[in-house]
Formats: sequence, C-alpha cells, structure tokens
Amino acid sequence: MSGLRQIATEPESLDSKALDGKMERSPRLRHHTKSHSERISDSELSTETNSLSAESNNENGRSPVKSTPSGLDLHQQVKTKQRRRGAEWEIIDSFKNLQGGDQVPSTLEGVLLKKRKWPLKGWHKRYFVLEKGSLMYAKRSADLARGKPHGSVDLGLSVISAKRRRCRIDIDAEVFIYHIKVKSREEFGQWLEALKEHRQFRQQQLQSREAAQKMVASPVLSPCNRDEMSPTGVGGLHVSTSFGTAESLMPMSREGSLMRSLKPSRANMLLSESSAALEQLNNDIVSAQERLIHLVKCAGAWSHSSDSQSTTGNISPATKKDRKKFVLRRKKNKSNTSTNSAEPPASASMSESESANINVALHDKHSPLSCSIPSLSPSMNGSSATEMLAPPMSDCNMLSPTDPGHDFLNGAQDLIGRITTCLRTLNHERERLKLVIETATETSSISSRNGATLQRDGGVAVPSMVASLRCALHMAVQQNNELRARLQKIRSEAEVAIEGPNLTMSLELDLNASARLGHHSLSYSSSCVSQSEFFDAKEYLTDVAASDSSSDASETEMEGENEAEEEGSVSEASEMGNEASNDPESPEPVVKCTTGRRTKLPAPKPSTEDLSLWNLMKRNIGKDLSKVSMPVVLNEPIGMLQRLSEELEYSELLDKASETEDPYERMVLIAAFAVSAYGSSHVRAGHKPFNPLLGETYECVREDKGFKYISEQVSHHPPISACYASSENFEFWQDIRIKTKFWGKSMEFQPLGTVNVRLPRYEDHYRWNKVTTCVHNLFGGQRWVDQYGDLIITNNKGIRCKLNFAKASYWSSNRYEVVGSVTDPDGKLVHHLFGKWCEGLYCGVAPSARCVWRPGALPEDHEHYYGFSRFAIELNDLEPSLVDVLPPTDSRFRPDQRLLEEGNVPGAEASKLQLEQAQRERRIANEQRGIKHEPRWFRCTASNSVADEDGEKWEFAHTYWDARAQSKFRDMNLIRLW
Ligand SMILES: CC(C)CCC[C@@H](C)[C@H]1CC[C@H]2[C@@H]3CC=C4C[C@@H](O)CC[C@]4(C)[C@H]3CC[C@]12C
Repeated sequence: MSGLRQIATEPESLDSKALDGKMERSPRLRHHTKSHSERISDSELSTETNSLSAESNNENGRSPVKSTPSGLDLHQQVKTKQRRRGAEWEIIDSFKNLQGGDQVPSTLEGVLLKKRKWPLKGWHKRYFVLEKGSLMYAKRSADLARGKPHGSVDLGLSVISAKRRRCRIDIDAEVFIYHIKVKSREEFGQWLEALKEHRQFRQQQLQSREAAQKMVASPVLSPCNRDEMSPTGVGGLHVSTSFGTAESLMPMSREGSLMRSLKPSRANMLLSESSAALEQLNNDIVSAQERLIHLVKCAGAWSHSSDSQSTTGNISPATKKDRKKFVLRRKKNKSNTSTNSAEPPASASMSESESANINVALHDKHSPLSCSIPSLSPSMNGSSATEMLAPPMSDCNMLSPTDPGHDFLNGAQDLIGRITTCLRTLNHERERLKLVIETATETSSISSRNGATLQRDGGVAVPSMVASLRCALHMAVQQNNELRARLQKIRSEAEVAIEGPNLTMSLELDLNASARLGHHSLSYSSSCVSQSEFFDAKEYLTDVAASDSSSDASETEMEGENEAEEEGSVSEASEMGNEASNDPESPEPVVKCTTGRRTKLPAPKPSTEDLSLWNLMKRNIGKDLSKVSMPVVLNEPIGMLQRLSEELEYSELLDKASETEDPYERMVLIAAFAVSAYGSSHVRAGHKPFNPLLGETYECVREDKGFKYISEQVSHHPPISACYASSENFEFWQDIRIKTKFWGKSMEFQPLGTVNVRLPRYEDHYRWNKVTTCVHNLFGGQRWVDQYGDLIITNNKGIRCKLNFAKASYWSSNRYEVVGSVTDPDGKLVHHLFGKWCEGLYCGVAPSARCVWRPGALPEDHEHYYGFSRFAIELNDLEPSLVDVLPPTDSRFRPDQRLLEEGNVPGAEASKLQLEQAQRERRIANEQRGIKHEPRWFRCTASNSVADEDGEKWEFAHTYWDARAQSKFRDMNLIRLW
C-alpha cells in the first residue's frame, strides 16, 4: 500500500462488523479478499482520473518494462504525483476497543470553511458546533443557538478522512459528504482530535444501545421505536429486508417511512422474540435430556426388577405384552441410540456415550432439532410423545409407590410434561416464523395482494395502521367527490377546456399527502405507480370505495397504465406487454414474451453477505478505483457495454419524437428519453457491470423495437465505451468515460462524454450530458443510488431543455426528483417538466400535467435477480441463431460473465482474473512493440487537447453491420479476448 497512512476503519461495531465476522467463517471469501487486496496494493493511485468500474488494471504497477517510450515518462510523473496526492488522506480510525468513550467529550465550536454542496465548487464560512457525537453547522452561531442547524452529522455513522497538509477534513455521512477546511494548522489539529473523540463517544453510545437492544428481546420496543433509535436508520440498528427500495433506506425521510419500515421491523421483532423463545426451548430440552438420562437409568433398574418379578410369575401376561410393546416402541424410535436390540434399550450402561450423542445433537446448531422447526409436523403433539416414551398405563396402574417403576413413572410424567411444553413452544415458534416469512415476502411481493396482506398483517401489529389508512382513504374519497362536484360546476359554468386528468393539483397533493402512507407502499413493487402518479383519481378512488377500502392495487395499476396510454406516455409494460399480467383474476402472473428471448436469468444473484467490502475498499480512499480489482460477486452478469444499451430500453420515446410535428413536444420526448436512462438504476445499486476488456464489443438487435445497437470498448486507460444505435426513426450515439470518486461510505460516478440523438425526419440533432450517480451506504446492508446535477439538452434549432436532478437530502422530500423546463431560442419557457427519474416524467403544470414516460414493471422476483428488468434479462441471452453471426469479441461470449450468470462464483472469479491477466499481458506486449491499440468499429476524431476531457470524440465507422451481413468477422483476425 503505497503511502496511505492506514489509521482507519469503518465504524467497527456498526455496518462492517457483521461482515467482518462472517469473513472469519468463510475461508474461501477470505482468500478472495486477500488476493484482491494484494492486487489493490499493486495498483496505481490517482484522485482525479477515476473510472467506472473498479476492475483490476494494475498493468503499470506490474509491468516489467523498465524503459518506457518517452511519451510515457510524463504520464509516469503525473501518476507519481497523483500517488502522492492520494496518499495524503488519512482515515480516522474507529476504536476497536470502545472503552472509556462514555464520558461526554467537551463541545467544540467555531467557524470553518465548508465546500458548497452542489456544484462542489467554492467554499463558504459556516459556524460549526461539535457536541455529543454530532457535528452541526449553520450560517450563524445564532441559528444554532436557536436550534436551527443547517445540517448535522451523526459522527458515529460517518467515515472521516483528513488531509493534514491542506487542513482538510472530509466527512462521509451517507447522504451528504461534507468537505471541510480549517483555517490554521493548530485549529485543524484541535478539530481533528475533537472529531475523533466525539466519534468514539457516539460509536460507543450506538454500540451499547445495540447491545441493550439485543438483550432486551425486542417485545418491549415497538417497531416504530426501533427505527427511531437510529437517527439515520443505518449502522446495524435498522435492519430492512426489502431490497433496493431505496425509500426504506432513506432514514430521515418521514414520508411514508412508517409504513415502509413497519414490516421489516416487525419481522425483526418477531425474529428476536423467536430467538429468545428458542433459547428458552433449548434450555428446556437440555433439562428434559437430563431427565431422560435419569429415566433411562430408572428404567434399567425397573426392567431388572420387573424381570425378576416376571420370573416369579407375579405379572400378568397382558402386562408382559404391553411391556414388550413399550420396549419395541422405544427400540423403533430410538433405534440410533440402542446398541443391542436384544437388550432392553434403556440400560444404565448407555448413559455415557448416548448422553454424549444427545448432547451433541442438542447443542449442535445444525442438528435436525434446530433446523427442523419450520417443518415440524403440527400433528406431532404431546400425546404422540407420550406414546413414544411412556410405559403403557396398564403398567403404571399396577405399580406401587415402592416399586422401582414408581420412580420411572414419575420421571416419565415429568418428561412428558417437559416435552409437551417444548412441542408447544416449537409449534408456536413455527407459527411465528411463518408470520415472519409472510411479513418479509409481503414487503416485496406484488401489490395485487396488498389488500389481503394488510388485513392479515393487521392481525397482530398493524390494525391501527390499517384503520388510519382506511380513514385517510375514506377522507380522500370524500374530498375527491366534493372537488369533483365543484370542478364539474366550474366547468359547466365557465366552459373551460381542461386537458388531461381532471383534478386539481391541490387534490393531487391532498391525495398524496393522505394516501402516501399506504398508497405508496401498496402499489410500489409491481409497477412504480406511486405518489407522483397523476392518473385519474376518480377511477382509482371509486375502486377503492367499491372494494370497501381493501383496494386491489393491480386494478389501480391498470387504471394508471390505461391512463398513461391515453395520455401518450410510454412505458415498457404498457407498450410491450412484456410483463406480468395485471389481471387480478389470474392466480399466477403470466409472463408474456414478445421477443422470443428468455424471461429469466439462469440463476439468482449470489449472496454478498460474506464479503467485507469495507476491508477491500478502506485502503482505497482517494485512489483510482479503475485500478482496483473487485470480487466478482459485486458484479451483475452483464458488462458496461450491455448496460449502456439499456439506455435504449425506452426507444419508443425516440420513435414517438420522430413522429411529432411540434419541435417543443419533440424536446419533451427527448427529455423523457434522457431521464429514462436512469430509470433502472434505482434497483441496481448492489452490483456493478463488468468492465469491458479493450476491444470487446456488444451488439443488440431489437427487431421488435426497430433498432440495432453496437458498442465497443475503445480505450482502457481511461476506460471509454463508445456506442451507436440506429433505426428508421433515429440515430443514437455516445462515448462515455466514468470518473469514480470514493468518499468512504459512498462512491460517486461522474460520466463524461456527450449523448447524441438525431431525428433524420426533422434534421434535429440533440446533445446532452450525464448527471452524477452516487451509490450510498456502500458497506451497510443496502446500497442506494442517487443521481444529481443538471442535465442540459440542446439541439440545432436553439431549443433547450434543462433538467435538474435533485440531490437527496434528509430534510426535504425531493429525493429522486427531476424538475426542468423546455425553452425556446429566446430563453422563454415553453414546457415545464417534473417527476422522478425512477418513477416517471410529467409535462405541464397541474391540472393538465400529463405523464410522458414511466418505467415498466419489473419482474416479480427481480430482487433475487440483480434487479434486472426484462430488457436487462435478455441482454446476455445467447440465442442459438446468434452464435455464428456474432463477432468473437461480443460480450455474450465472455466466460466470466456467463459463469456468474449461471451462479458459478468461483468459476467466474477465476475466469475474470484470467481475462484481466491476459489483457495485461497483451498491453505489455503492445507497449514493447510500440503498437497502439486501434478500435475496430469506432474512430477517434477531434481531439484538440488532452486536458479537455471532452475533446475526444468517438465516431461509429459504419462498417460493423456490413461486415456482419457478409459474415466477415471470421476472416477479420479480430482480437482474441478469451
Ligand atoms: C460497489 C458497487 C457495487 C457499486 C455499484 C455501482 C453501480 C450501481 C454504478 C456504477 C456506474 C454507474 C453507471 C454509470 C453511468 C451510467 C450512465 C447513465 O446514462 C445511466 C446510469 C449509469 C448506467 C450508471 C448506473 C449506476 C452504475 C452502474
């Protein structure tokens, strides 16, 4: 590790602790991580020229080439400089031994410089107060005194890094990353020390709370309390089972959080109750076991004495028969413990070894006992246990208190009691676990079942919630009716034509406000129909009323969809019909496949639970992540070239634009298309695409959508992907290079390059930039994606569209929001646009806002399949007809991706390393021979200045499809990548 002073770890007790713990138990992954970190340590450092996907490209670090062509010397120098720069950042350690942090550290306050949030340019003075583990700031100290901070950070959950030389401190607090500068060296030291102290204090606080929470098996805590205990909802206190629903991970947002967090929390509550009960059960079983051993001894004695009795003929034949029965039964049931079937099974001599056996079975957590709880037969009850273990009653009746059998009988009865209790507990737990499973599934299940879900769920913890939801909906229905009536009146009086959904904005907002709690979570997972939908509320609410508040969300969704079609919005589900059927009648959603391609990936995503990403990443703050090889489990089974083709998922918008007369309308559709590129990232924060190898290509021919797409990895350092797509109606091309910044808890991806769309029919040429993507909560359970910045679309007619992607914030509900405007060449506003990049884009203002685009529904089990949409599922499908048509460089032939797709992680890992190594060797060989790699299908034009990162343009050479048509790939001596 060159130079970076390693004094840091992630808040140990929080996010990463569990992962680390698991690492210890997973030698395979430990091995992987080790080899990865070794590779990391070889890698180059750079703070500036980061690129997308942290893949291994440590060629330079390993290159045996000593004398490089002179052109590379400068490059080398720059690298060295960058290396030094990267090395200056120190990460503030979290204290492994959190002792002595319980004393409240003294408060520190003063003026510091804070970098502006967005764009990250310029510094301003702010007044900071560091108190009880949190850092607050405001413009003036008076604001803080009045309890009105502008921002505040929980230091216990943040990653702090510092650069002494520049008196800089960065605090990555999940949603926000604060960049702070201290005026003088002395003050810097003071602040840094204080920050460390406060962080330790806060972490200690969180840790003891966590411990307390574990101890007090949670029934005491209401689900809501639990969530509130963690102000940021992360760091091990908040456990959410829903994948990718970023809202549930947006801790401070109160909007709908109650409803969303309820189920997972309830599941947690049930689970911890269950584990307490199981603990008790274990104790019971242990004592029952002791009892059993005792009993066995008694039985031995008893059997001896009864044998002697029988020899004296004092026992009836019936009793003998019964006793035999008992012995046989025991033999049958405890055959594994009985050594000699001729012997009475329960002899005193078995106790040592057998009790050891029983012990093992009871204490081994993998024993069938602990595993079989859910499958425990409900029919198995106390009486069957009685039958198995107790002597027949006829025997008991005959025993006198002095009989050795008396002891046995007492013991047996006691044992029966104990076992019955255990069974009861087990049955109870089984029910509870069933509930947990239901709760968990319901959280992510499609909304068509939601009415029922709520009802069932309401049985234990949610009735008041359901009642209040019903109440809210009822009120909304009433309000709607009133407003509708008023609107009707106004309409008939004024005869004003009102376009689009005939509701006022205020109603929409009312509706949203009142129904937000329930409605959002009701319909979320199946269709992204959500609070920002502007579908006709009449139908929706009438439906709700008609079904007596137990709304059928699938109908809601259909309403929404029809409406969208009427309104001219484009969505995959509505237009392609490629998703689960919304027919509430059909029990199983029907998967319609209009493309003939596969509808499912071969295997679900592997678990990343054992992976300590933090261990891997902590040494890389400030490094160029393109040089860091990441374990393959962090990948989704497609490459960046394929991921980029997903930007054409909603190409219908371009088709529509090419048929639209009005140039401003066209711009609106182009804007929707630009926003739609981000639609899928919402549920895809967990994995990154594979970094394409230099020379790798990917084509995507979609006859159904009428376009063909081709892309190539044209540069490796920095990684640049170029792509081109064409259809009857449009041309689309872009070259993209992604700068990556790693802040400690989050990673920022800043794509450079321009997206181009040409509509030949109108001679329109549109260009736009990309906004920044940020993956938050990298090391916590669930990562979530934010996208922010301005996306500006211009065209050759002087029409402009500016779209602002809002940065998520704790305090406002603007997360994922996009707001924009279309202006004419004079800068006059023509259209207003608004919506959410993960939910849809609307044009206009209320009451006539219309939906221009919304994402299609995701497959039902998308959480287990990398969050892939149907479009994404199809990308890596190697149809037999394509095998002989595609060039060998096509991503579909890439073995590591294929292996990952099939769920073979070790195979994928090995293959990935091999491919990367081969690439390294190719590069070294090329360097030695002075050969520069020339992309095959794209050419570089207009590179005026290397400093101007956007100076390079990659243009499609228009030779690919001809070569393909003439089956020329085989003779072309294309680069062998695998
Ligand atoms: C550590 C790990 C798992 C991080 C995962 C990062 C993933 C989610 C990041 C890495 C690069 C990102 C991509 C970078 C560029 C673009 C192009 C843009 O037009 C749409 C979004 C898109 C496609 C981003 C989606 C999210 C993305 C794929």
